[in-house]
Amino acid sequence: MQPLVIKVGGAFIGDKDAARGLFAVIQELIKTRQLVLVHGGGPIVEQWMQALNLKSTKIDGLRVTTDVHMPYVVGALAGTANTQLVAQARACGLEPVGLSLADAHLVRCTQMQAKYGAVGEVEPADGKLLKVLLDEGYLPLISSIGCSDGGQLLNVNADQAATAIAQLLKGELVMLSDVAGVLDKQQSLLAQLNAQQIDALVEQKVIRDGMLVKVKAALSAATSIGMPVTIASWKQPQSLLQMLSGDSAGTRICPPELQSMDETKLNQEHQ
Ligand SMILES: Nc1ncnc2c1ncn2[C@@H]1O[C@H](COP(=O)(O)OP(=O)(O)O)[C@@H](O)[C@H]1O
Ligand SMILES: CC(=O)N[C@@H](CCC(=O)OP(=O)(O)O)C(=O)O
Repeated sequence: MQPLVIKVGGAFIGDKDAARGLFAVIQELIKTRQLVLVHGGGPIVEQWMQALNLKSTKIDGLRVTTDVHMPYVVGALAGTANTQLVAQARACGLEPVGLSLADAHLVRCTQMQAKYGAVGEVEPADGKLLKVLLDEGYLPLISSIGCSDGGQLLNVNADQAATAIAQLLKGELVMLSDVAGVLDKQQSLLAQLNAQQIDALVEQKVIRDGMLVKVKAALSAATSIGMPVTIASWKQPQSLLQMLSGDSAGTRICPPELQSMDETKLNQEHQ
């Protein structure tokens, strides 16, 4: 079975109960499946910025990261968030290994347009280290700090980081956020979306901010791996088990070849 890549973000980092709930589910899953966790931590970065009296802005859901901000972003994500998750996973009996995108040339990271500052985009590169760790039963926990071939540290959006890691492992990707999935104009959960539906919702500004980046990253992963990507909530970690045993949960972002799936059936399952 292909490895499972789970991405967690937002307020999950720092919420001890949420971490305990998810790691308990991961303990079950890891008995039969190799698993990698990629994490964000936007709210921790925000907290650090406020404490330091620094102003942080976003363009299209991506944090503009100046040279002054970068050391704190690295400290918050690759330092505090990553190590906190390692500690919580250990306390739940797992064997975590904390990594960043900069380790072992997992990804190729290049700086995006100058208007974003030290922000990187990534593509999969070398999966050797992850394979070694997974074969030995470790749980890799990866933060979204990368570095360019020239050695410059870059801040990568964690949804894009998770996409590159899923592509690297040809793994199944599940993105867990603080919402049940992608919501429509009436705030109802959408069970399944294809590229055309996503374009329409983006055009209507129903999908925006962080969800815009997430849905685009999910579609890119679904398209290149050839399998749906699920966006769901980390607040109900048990739904992960249901989802992986075939029940529907959250929003499935479908690759082009699966766009003809019976959407009516899926939508009915959600009612
Ligand atoms: N159509 C939408 N459906 C759900 N959430 C949306 C939508 N459009 C924008 N959002 C916002 O996107 C957020 C999720 O993105 P983000 O904060 O980046 O999540 P994470 O930190 O988990 O990666 C939601 O909490 C919500 O505020
Ligand atoms: C470039 C960029 O936007 N980087 C993100 C990285 C963390 C992240 O993506 O965290 P969430 O998953 O919690 O949103 C940031 O600085 O917030």
